[in-house]
Amino acid sequence: ASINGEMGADRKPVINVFTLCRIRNIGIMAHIDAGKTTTTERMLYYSGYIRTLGDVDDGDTVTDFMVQERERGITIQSAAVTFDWKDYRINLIDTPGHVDFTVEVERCLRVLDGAVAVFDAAAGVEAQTLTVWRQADKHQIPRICFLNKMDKNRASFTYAVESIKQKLKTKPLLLQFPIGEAKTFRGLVDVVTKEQIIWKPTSDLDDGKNFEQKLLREADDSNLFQEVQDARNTLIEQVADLDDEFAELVLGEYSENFDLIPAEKLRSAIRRITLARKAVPVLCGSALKNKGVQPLLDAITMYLPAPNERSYEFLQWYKDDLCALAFKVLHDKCRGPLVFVRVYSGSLKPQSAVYNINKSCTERMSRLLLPFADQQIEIPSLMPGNIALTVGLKQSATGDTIVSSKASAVAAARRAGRDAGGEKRSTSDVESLLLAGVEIPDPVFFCTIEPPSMAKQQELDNALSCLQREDPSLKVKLDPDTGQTILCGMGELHIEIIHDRIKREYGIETYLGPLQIAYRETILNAAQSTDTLDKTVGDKRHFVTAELEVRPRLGERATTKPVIEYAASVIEALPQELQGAIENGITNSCIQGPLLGFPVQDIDVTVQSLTVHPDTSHTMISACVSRCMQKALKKAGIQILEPLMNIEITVSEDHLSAALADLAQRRGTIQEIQSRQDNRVVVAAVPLAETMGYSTVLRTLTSGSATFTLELASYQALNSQEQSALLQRRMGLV
Ligand SMILES: Nc1nc2c(ncn2[C@@H]2O[C@H](COP(=O)(O)OP(=O)(O)OP(=O)(O)O)[C@@H](O)[C@H]2O)c(=O)[nH]1
Repeated sequence: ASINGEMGADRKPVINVFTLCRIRNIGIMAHIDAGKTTTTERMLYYSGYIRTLGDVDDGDTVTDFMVQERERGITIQSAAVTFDWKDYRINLIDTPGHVDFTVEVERCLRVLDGAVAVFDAAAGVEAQTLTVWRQADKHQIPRICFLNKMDKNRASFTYAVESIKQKLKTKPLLLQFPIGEAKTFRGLVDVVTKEQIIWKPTSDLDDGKNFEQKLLREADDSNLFQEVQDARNTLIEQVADLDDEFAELVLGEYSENFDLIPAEKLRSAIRRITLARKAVPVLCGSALKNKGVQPLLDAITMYLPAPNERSYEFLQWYKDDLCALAFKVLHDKCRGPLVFVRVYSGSLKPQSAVYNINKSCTERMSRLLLPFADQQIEIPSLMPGNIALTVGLKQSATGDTIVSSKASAVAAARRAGRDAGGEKRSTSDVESLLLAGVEIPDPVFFCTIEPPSMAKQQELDNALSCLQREDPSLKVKLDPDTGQTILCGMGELHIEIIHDRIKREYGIETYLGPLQIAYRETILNAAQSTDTLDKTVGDKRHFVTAELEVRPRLGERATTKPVIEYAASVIEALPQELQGAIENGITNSCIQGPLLGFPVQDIDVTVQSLTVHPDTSHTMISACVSRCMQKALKKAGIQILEPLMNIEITVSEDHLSAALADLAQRRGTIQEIQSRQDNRVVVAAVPLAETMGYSTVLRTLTSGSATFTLELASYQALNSQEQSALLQRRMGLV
């Protein structure tokens, strides 16, 4: 896929330096097919960065870089694009729409300051939006909603707003309402200014650039006038309820006549409420029919935050030093890897060295480029709050944190460690405080991958390492017994896409083994163990004795990171530098559980005693602790856990019973069946093992009318029959 090209004729990119308050780093979140790509295209068109309107249905849009995305018609990989709108710089970070890629969504959310949620006005809130919405809640991202597809047959503003209230459990602030619906949709009413906006094609070219915006008067349309009057009063009451400063105005100066409240005052209050995430502004339109996108752009600049209005906890450790996040890697045939970065503090300059904390390496960056629609423009520096593409970074992967030097990372770590207030923090805790990226959950599926011939192995390894840099949720391992390469991913589609990309982008036809489930292991009881390592290498005697206790941890979120504690007698005598070696040993033994080699989750470990001879190397300490852990885990009794998925199936009434019967056979438990217009929505939990090939089965059962989304919910224990059947299968006995 080429990302070079000519700039739209009407506008040359200007490398203006924008003050922080005029920058908006925005993402668009949406369910598949809600119109994210179309809306993005229209934004680029109206701001002059592309000359013609691309059409997703013809597969010629700018943001869907990859050939394969075009073929599938879904946006899998995210890309960022920069454009200016009325003296504001907007960096649009495209978030992926498919559930298999929620990690990627989370990573993108990390670089956003605000988001636009795009909905299909006929469908309301769909499963994926709900998932992304919750992730945005977690990252405290202010949002506005855009009800797209108002031109569609069954589009309903009221239904969509109700669905936002019910499903997202949020307060919608209706800043607009549509004039006409479905076929008759022709414009909007701006509730804040009481203006009507009507799109009028002036020539054959109905590109939506021409619209008439005028104050509504009673004489023009008394019904519409009354409607906006009521809507504005409701809005004012809502805003006054949520914002004290505005409430004072309403109760004081303007208590007699709400009509006199200046639009600016109302807007400022809406902005404060949006930033505080007390409510969400709602707008509407039809991207495809070129209506409503310009007011949406205005709303982005008016209501979503600038970078300096957001707080990022890791920033306090860096002061004014550089802290940046690599949030996307693309491989360009000529220029090598292009890494998208966002700068949080300090500045980034071309021709300079930077330090990657995740990879513990220093790298040299050659150039810095701004990613305007289809052209990149070289820039001399990148200031906080901005995003850009870097050329020359060879090690950095998506999700890595970049700082100016190792010394700066050490200084930040010292500040973070010191601030713990005397309490001893583990080295990994301090490290994670410094990172701007997000943790990536372990993959749920894996399979072997083989090149067509041994001669191609090297090429395949290379392709896989490039793909891993772009997508850290893809993991590649070597099977220690067979020497085969193992591909681990987040879902069936994820693995399928990687397979496809290796063929298309790297020209290697590979063979995948059967897809297998990544189970987890945990312990049933508490257990203790001791171990001693006594080895003389050369003239040095390495001597360690360790005593550990492992216990099952209950009631918390599943994590493969053991919680490590030290007995008081150990912590008093323990030199700080040995702590890393001990924790390495413990963590390593949890990567491969004793029963089937799956990661061990939810355990607490206490280091009860430790004796170390002064000459002992850190490697020997780790090795001894690790061996001791394995013994303790075996003693504690192992339970296998399987991934349990949340599934949401949208199906028509006449196919509901077929879908439910099938789900019951898959060990599914139904939680709720909701109605959504003519459809029923089945909310259920189902073990991952039962979802293989589900999309094909569901399609057949429902004549292609049903859709579903899957999301990892938790890990649940296999019963003893299932566990022994699995053990036998894995040992090749059946
Ligand atoms: N009627 C109508 N159709 C629209 C509108 N906006 C987009 N579409 C259509 O909806 C389909 C999906 O649009 P996209 O823009 O690709 O949606 P998306 O959210 O980017 O989809 P993914 O990339 O799959 O996540 C396409 O067929 C569009 O033509 C709209 O305002 N009205």
